[in-house]
Amino acid sequence: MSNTEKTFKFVVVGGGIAGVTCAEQLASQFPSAEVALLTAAPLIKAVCNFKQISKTLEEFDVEERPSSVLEEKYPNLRVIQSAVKRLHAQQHTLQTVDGLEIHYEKLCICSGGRPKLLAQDNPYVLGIRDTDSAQEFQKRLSKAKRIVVVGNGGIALELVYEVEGCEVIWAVKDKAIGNTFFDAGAAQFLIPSLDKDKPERAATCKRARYTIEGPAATQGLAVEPGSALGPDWHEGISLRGAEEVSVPLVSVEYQSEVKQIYTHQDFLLSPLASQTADTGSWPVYAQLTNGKTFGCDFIVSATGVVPNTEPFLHGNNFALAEDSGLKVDDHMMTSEPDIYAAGDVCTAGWEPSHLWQQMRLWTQARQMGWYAGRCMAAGVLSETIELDFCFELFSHITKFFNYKVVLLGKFNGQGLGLNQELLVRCTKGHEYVKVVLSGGRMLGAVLIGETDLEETFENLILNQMDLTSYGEELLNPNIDIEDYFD
Ligand SMILES: Cc1cc2nc3c(=O)[nH]c(=O)nc-3n(C[C@H](O)[C@H](O)[C@H](O)COP(=O)(O)OP(=O)(O)OC[C@H]3O[C@@H](n4cnc5c(N)ncnc54)[C@H](O)[C@@H]3O)c2cc1C
Ligand SMILES: NC(=O)C1=CN([C@@H]2O[C@H](COP(=O)(O)OP(=O)(O)OC[C@H]3O[C@@H](n4cnc5c(N)ncnc54)[C@H](OP(=O)(O)O)[C@@H]3O)[C@@H](O)[C@H]2O)C=CC1
Repeated sequence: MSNTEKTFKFVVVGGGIAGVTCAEQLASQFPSAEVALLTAAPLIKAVCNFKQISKTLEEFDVEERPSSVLEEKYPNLRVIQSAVKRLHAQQHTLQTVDGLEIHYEKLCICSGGRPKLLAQDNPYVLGIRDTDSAQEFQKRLSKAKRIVVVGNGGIALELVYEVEGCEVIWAVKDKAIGNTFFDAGAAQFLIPSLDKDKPERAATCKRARYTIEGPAATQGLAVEPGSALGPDWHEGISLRGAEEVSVPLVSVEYQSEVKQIYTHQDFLLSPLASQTADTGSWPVYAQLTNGKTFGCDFIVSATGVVPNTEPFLHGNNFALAEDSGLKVDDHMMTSEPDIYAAGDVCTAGWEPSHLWQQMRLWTQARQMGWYAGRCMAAGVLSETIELDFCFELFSHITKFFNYKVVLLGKFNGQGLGLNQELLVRCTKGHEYVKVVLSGGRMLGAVLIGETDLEETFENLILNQMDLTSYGEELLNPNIDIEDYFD
């Protein structure tokens, strides 16, 4: 075998949370087998300070680390920093941009996702995904007086709250903010936070970060994405614009999408220039579907992610889901032999539990990577393995507008149609609690603030107890619900 050819029992593609977790799982379960982790980015992402908060809720920090840290921990794990150029599934080989040919027995693809941008090659439209794109955003923001943020999910929610010293026009296509995470009631609870002064934030980043020499582009990685940012990505970096004001200046444009984007010159030549009241002089203009047009320094497209399957998987016969993710079965297997997938790149193709849905989140990337590793091991050992318990109940813990947010099960009544009853308890500025019931059983919950209800509600959802007789007492703040159901 030549120098450029290598063989490994297990190969994992992707140095994000899914790939690193999968590779660690395999390397520890098979200490004498050669495991390779192939990644386009110079740094890998690793889970640390893992805490199992309840049966399904988990919390952890994520560190960017040099690959040597992984290799020191697992002597049988090789991290190869080279982007995969081509996969030949039938031959069980991968080719990298550096001319390496890698043979595998079992492969797991964890190549993540990339921002689904409003306009692909427009220099005034930015997406945020990895360290490079976050730094570019920060640099551009520092000179900006007004930005337009488009999208109504996780990134938009974080940005409009965190950005200071810059006017933000937030275009959301729905009637309320945060449609991917909560309903209009929760949105109403959160929206006053946009006008408040924020609590002092930590001056430094609490997680260790490593830097590389020069931007990725200079290392021949211009087209390959780094790993996705995650919780607290904005801590320790200044998200401040060019204005002196410290009060946030956020205007929400509801039920509006971007109809067209104009450069300064195109805008001046268009009829819009004479129709728009305060045109100013901006490098770019966003015309919204609600009839308004805003000039700004740049536009942030926080409009979701697309699974990263292009172009290296071309020429194979992967079954793709509607969202173009690699379709995986309940053993995280794709439709190609001996190839598994995990994290943002894949789409769950199994019949899910009625309390779980896929969302492209950090926790699910870790859980899928870990479970994929176990499935690959079971495949090699000809053992049977059952779908892991973490896929029984959707659970997510995060922070929006400085409030703790816990989402459980069908938290937005997903798929329940009219067959649902909602109970809500809300104390302005303090907490918002919503439970979703169907046929007297709890199917989901949104908990905002320090409610301390997550464990009890998780149990009630998991055990599907008939709660009809409790009625609205379920949310009575004077009843200690934990004792009630002990
Ligand atoms: C700004 C931001 C904030 C977020 N905040 C949260 C949050 O608060 N909570 C939460 O749960 N989730 C959050 N997420 C989502 C979460 O970060 C992702 O769901 C998760 O990190 C996905 O992990 P992954 O391993 O599947 O993919 P990624 O982290 O995208 O990793 C993919 C890896 O594959 C590599 N790769 C790609 N193509 C190739 C190739 N051809 N060859 C070799 N390697 C390749 C990349 O270099 C990278 O290392 C956030 C995402 C963003 C962008
Ligand atoms: N704290 C957390 O848990 C965080 C999680 N994340 C995760 O990171 C990933 C990327 O975040 P993000 O980009 O915010 O993605 P999300 O999927 O969270 O949100 C995308 C938003 O953009 C909307 N949208 C899609 N296309 C358009 C369009 N053409 N015009 C206007 N709006 C549009 C979507 O609406 P619709 O849903 O109706 O299509 C949705 O509201 C996600 O997987 C997210 O879950 C990110 C930040 C924080």
